[in-house]
Amino acid sequence: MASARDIPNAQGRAVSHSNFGMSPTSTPQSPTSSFAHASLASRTLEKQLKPFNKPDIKILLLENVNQSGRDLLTAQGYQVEALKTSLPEAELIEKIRDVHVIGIRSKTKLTEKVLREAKNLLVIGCFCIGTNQVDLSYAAKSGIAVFNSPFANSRSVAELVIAEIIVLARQLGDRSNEMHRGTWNKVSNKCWEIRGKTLGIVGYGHIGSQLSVLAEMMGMNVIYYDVVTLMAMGTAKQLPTLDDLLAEADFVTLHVPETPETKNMISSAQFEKMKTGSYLINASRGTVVDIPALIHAMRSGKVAGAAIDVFPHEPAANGDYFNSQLNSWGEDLRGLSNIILTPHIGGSTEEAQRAIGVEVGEALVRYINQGITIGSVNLPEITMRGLTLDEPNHARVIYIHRNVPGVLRKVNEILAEHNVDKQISDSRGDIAYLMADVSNVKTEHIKQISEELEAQSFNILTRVLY
Ligand SMILES: NC(=O)c1ccc[n+]([C@@H]2O[C@H](COP(=O)([O-])OP(=O)(O)OC[C@H]3O[C@@H](n4cnc5c(N)ncnc54)[C@H](O)[C@@H]3O)[C@@H](O)[C@H]2O)c1
Ligand SMILES: O=C(O)[C@H](O)COP(=O)(O)O
Repeated sequence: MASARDIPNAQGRAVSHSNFGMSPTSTPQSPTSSFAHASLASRTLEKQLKPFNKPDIKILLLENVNQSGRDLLTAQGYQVEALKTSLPEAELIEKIRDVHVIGIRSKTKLTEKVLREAKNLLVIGCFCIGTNQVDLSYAAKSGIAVFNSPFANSRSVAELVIAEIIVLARQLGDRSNEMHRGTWNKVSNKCWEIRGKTLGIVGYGHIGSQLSVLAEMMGMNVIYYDVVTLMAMGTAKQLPTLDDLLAEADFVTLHVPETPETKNMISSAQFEKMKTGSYLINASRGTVVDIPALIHAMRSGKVAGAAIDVFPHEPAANGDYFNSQLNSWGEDLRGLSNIILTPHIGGSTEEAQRAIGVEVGEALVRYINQGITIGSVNLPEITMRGLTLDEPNHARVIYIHRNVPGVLRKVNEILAEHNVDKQISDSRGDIAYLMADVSNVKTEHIKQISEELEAQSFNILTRVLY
């Protein structure tokens, strides 16, 4: 018998969350059977709809989410716990069981294994661009919305890359280290201006295209490769293949997401195709570059310098030991000449973090308080003009369900006794999201509506705000 989870909604009443058909003692089910869980859910006999109380909403923020985001959520009256680091998996599982909202950055891995334990979770806020650290599909099938900040730190990354291009071209890291060690080493050999050099941008999205503009302003020629045909900024030129770009670029910079296709996108074969004496910059994801192959390419002189901001394995907290991936000869990136290693700081500026805190914080508030999914990366994007919950006998029904025939007919049958003021519905793949504002409903009706919706085989998550 599945026990219901009572989740307070933003307007003062109750939200019930199906537990995917799992009793507290049932064993986890396979990833492919998520819909089977949903169809077994909705037994909510223990559910109690209760007046909403914002302080009942529990939020866990990890990885030092900016104060702007923390303030915004605290001001709503939610319970906010903010930690500076990510958590080891076991601790994360322990903590996530209890919360309605989790805020993370790029390090916290919200896998199916972790999300399966998140019985009360309504929504995940990624206070960053990347969402590869979250199992988006499992989250959607579990009725958990995910939000991110798609471009608030793009400029910061683009500026970092511009700085790195010059630092690499002039070997500034090495000169500075030498001076710190007391060595005066004035050289011009293999130190270059960047004017007239070719920058090859792999992934011409928010970051890549901004970088394109900045690089041209400094006199560079820009070429780019992307899986999508994209409008060129300025006089940049899109090339048909990655190999074409590698053969032409003096600097190769990576701005693709982490996907199965981009894993080890730059490996031995790609280094072979690069110009001798060219440079590599990676501020995308650590998995995009094959680190042992990079070490080899740098030792052989094929690559004259590299700037690496992201790594396949990154420490959890400041002060933790950093050990870049060893190659088969027991070497690592540390200690190579003309290599800049930075601790994933591409988006780490005051401006970017403040903006991200506000953007994701506001998206979370809209979702918790009103069910609005605009900006969600895994659910259909739905909005509906303001709730009228201050008026008596009004409710907003939010129904996340499997995208199968017959749902609307059934939902409207359930709502038929009441006045549906507004209704909207949309789908994204297997998942659909329906929102309806209903008037002429009393508390006992709401309980009944909620239970009937949850009892449907296509139910994933039912929330009724009243
Ligand atoms: N170092 C940092 O701190 C930092 C900060 C922000 C973002 N990032 C990383 O940078 C990535 C890019 O950010 P963005 O905002 O520019 O993303 P974006 O989605 O705007 O652009 C990514 C581009 O890559 C292209 N692409 C996807 N797969 C590709 C492939 N296999 N080959 C070629 N092109 C491909 C897409 O078509 C898109 O144009 C993010 O996904 C994130 O992982 C890192
Ligand atoms: O995805 C991102 O926005 C970047 O990788 C930055 O991640 P961070 O917020 O963990 O620094």
